[in-house]
Amino acid sequence: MESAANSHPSMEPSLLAICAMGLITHQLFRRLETYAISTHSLLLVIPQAVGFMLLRRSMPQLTAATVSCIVFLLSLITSVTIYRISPFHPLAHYPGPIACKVSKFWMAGVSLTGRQHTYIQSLHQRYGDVVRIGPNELSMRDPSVLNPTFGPGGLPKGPIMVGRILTATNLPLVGILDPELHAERRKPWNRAFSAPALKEYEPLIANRVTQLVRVLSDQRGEIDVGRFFNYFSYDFMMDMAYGGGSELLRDGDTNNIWHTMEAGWPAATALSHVPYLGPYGGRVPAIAATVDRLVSYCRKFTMKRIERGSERKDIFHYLNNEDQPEKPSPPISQLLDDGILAIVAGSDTTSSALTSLAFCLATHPAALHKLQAEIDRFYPAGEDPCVATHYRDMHYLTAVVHETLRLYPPVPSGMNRRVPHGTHGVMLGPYFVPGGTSMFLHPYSLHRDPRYFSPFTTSFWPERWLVAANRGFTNAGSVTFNHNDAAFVPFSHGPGNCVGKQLAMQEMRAVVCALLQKFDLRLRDGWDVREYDRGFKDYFVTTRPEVPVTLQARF
Ligand code: HEM
Repeated sequence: MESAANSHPSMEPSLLAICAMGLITHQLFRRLETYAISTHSLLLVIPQAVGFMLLRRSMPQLTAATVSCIVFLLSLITSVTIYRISPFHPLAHYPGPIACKVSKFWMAGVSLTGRQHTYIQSLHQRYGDVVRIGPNELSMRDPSVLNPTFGPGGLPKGPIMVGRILTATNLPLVGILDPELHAERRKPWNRAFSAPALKEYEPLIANRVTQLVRVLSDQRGEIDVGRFFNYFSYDFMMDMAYGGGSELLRDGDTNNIWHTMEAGWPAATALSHVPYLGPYGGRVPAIAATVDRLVSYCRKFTMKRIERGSERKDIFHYLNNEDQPEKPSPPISQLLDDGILAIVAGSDTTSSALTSLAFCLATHPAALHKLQAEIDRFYPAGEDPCVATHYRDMHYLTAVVHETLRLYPPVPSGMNRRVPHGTHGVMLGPYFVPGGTSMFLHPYSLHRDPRYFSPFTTSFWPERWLVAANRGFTNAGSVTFNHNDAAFVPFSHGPGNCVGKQLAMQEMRAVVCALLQKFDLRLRDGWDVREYDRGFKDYFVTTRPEVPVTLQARF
């Protein structure tokens, strides 16, 4: 009988096939920026050749090509897995669950549930301030890394937006990885959110806030107040980005545009964990459909806005260099990307914060009445609550907004940064982080850490902000008071932070003053308040559950 070894061709051609596969995989993963696997694929030739011979002997019915493929893939997966959990991996000394160390697909799966924020918080509670949440990714819960990571001269942005936006080219501002390009693209945004520009937006804010209060006055019985905040913030951002064009507050969401925006969140969030798949995800019709719809919707408004020119100063005025006529307009693709960014970054975040704020106040009547007393003092009935003159003196109002953002940050898991590939690594505070590592400073975990905010860490207690600023007294007795502003990062930090922070603050203050000047909030009797935390889901920005309230006119 012929032996299996004799009945098959010599191993050289297969060795060649394995080498070729190694090279192809090497190139493919380099393209996908998964450098560890890319190097790996070249190191496996010898064990693969041995595996090839063994499998070929034990399963002679398989063709050499099939055996080569099986052996190559199995050895690649096995060796990558072993390397990632081995003490030789550069992040080996950082703890974390094995599933996270092995593959980012684990976090992608977790993110689909919307519980990413509580999952990472639980990892920090179990493993400490630095946790390995991916093969080459860390989550941190230590404010000492804030400046070295996010501050001037810190790290460039990480790749999550490539996965989220389904493209590695034409990234909008928020996703630009190259710090110099980012700084250049940020210039018109900085002009759009300068103090004089913000002053000019006041009538636009007042217009929509007045409409919101009027629409709410027309409602009878119980309402889901978050839905009205969604409509308000979307209409307002359309005013800001394109000089108008949306009337959700007036007509409702007849075009399903809000739904379109949110429908894509889970897939986008999962892909943000495997960003190298984002550009391919963009070719899957079911995944790309929502992005395509949003893009074609916004393209229409971009073109109209360009034709119409500047009727009044809005964000587009600056993004299109209309304030610097000597400069050429940017390409339309850039205006389109930045316009979509303004709508998406500016509407859902603010609406999330306002909904959480309504929930917190409706469940804490004492805080609600204290805030109303302050509003009545600065804006008694008949005074226009949208004139921003007094906002900065309204310390309780600021405390309420901050406390809401602390407990319910609209971007609960924050944005990532990455130590550039090919560098040795950097010290972030006391931690050495090797080149190629992506990292998050996790707002949800920081905000709910008693070392930084206590007492009443997980409760709504706006007074903590007054105590911290020496504007209030704590009656917490012998309990230690902890407060660390560096651990409060709802808008992120540094040159890549939220450029719309001041606008968002102004918008929220105007809504709260106008709403509470006019109405009392009453939560539905017997509504289980735990519903809010259960339904507060982290898809980068959050989705929120219904908050059923009745508004009672105060006069
Ligand atoms: C409560 C409301 C808001 C919150 C909590 C929030 C939060 C954030 C966060 C966490 C980032 C990521 C920053 C980073 O990469 O480190 C961001 C970026 C950004 N936000 Fe906001 N945001 C809010 C409202 C707004 C508004 C009203 C606008 C107006 C258009 C806006 C525009 C942007 C833009 C353009 C970026 C990208 C900035 C850059 O990469 O340079 N945001 N925001």
